[in-house]
Amino acid sequence: MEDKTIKLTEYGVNETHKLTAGLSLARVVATSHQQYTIVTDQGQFQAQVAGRLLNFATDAADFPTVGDWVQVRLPENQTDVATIERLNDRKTVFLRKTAGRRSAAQLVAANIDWLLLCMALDANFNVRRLERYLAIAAASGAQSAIVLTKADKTTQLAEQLTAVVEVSGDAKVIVCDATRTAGMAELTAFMQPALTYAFLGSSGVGKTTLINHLMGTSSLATAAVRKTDDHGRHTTTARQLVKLPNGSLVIDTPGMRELGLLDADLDTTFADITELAKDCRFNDCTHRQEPGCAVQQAVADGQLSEARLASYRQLQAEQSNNQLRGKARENAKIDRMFGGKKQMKAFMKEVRRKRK
Ligand SMILES: Nc1nc2c(ncn2[C@@H]2O[C@H](COP(=O)(O)OP(=O)(O)OP(=O)(O)O)[C@@H](O)[C@H]2O)c(=O)[nH]1
Ligand SMILES: [Zn+2]
Repeated sequence: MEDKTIKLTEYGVNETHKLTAGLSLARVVATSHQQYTIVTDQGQFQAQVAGRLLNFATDAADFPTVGDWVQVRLPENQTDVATIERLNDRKTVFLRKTAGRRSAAQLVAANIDWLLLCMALDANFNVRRLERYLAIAAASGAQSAIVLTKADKTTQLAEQLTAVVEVSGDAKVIVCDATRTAGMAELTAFMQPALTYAFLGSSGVGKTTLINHLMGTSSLATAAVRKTDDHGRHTTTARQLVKLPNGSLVIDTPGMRELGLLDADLDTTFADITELAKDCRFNDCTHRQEPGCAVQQAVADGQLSEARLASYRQLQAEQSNNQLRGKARENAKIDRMFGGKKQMKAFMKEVRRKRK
């Protein structure tokens, strides 16, 4: 396999991607029911995943998603379907738990540089939800910034900003008001060409409105966003990556009604609690009734809010629940592919022996 730098620069920063001879590099810009739209140096194509890849796919994460870099076999005619032969390594991946009680993973997008965590400054404002978003974002590998929307709807901006800064660590906080042109300046200035951004946030916080503003005069493309962004009863699974006039790439994620927690980085997001816990008498302190609990002491001293601790516990419980189920899933996958752990080990040993 030769490494080659490909100039798909408009669809991502100029990186080195793996490319096998005979195949072309492409970026997945839309998916819908295992149909893909890809962009290559030869233009845009519809694509399908090669059967060979499908045979090995057992998990949602084994399939391409929006933002993925893939290696494709291009057809002679652009109207024919291309074949996705390989899925390149992901720099970042954003998963969410599928709705409901099962802890199955749904792949939202890959290779996102920035997650823009959106929260409205109206009745939607909820610092506990922001903690959840920050914890999930921290585990994705992408950087995150906080976008506070509907600034025109609040009279308590200063207090809200104080509350946000208390939980946001060093994440950048951007305030937007889509009712005024000037209200978009901060976000516009923040977004850079060839970097990939994904807006996350509950339904109605104004994500589509922000994207429409950023699209500016490109009303055609905006219309395309709206069409797949089905606000009606039929929830569509279509996602797409759109290019803004300034060259930034934006992943639109419709249907994010609830952000289920699958993987979270609580140590980073709750660094204050992690730090306090070092002084607990017991290493495995649950910070409930244990004697010598430094976290409870901080709550008693008014140093840490009870609500933040409750939020931390809630996310921790969700995460350990999912990790247990994740292990069971991993074992099931090993069973399917090798017939069991023992067989897998024997197989790996054989592979290593052959390589020598
Ligand atoms: N007052 C005010 N209203 C806004 C602002 N931004 C968006 N809205 C309104 O809020 C409503 C929801 O906005 P959308 O952009 O559709 O929200 P969304 O986050 O894309 O929602 P989903 O697509 O369901 O996830 C619309 O009626 C917008 O006009 C703002 O800055 N100020
Ligand atoms: Zn403790």
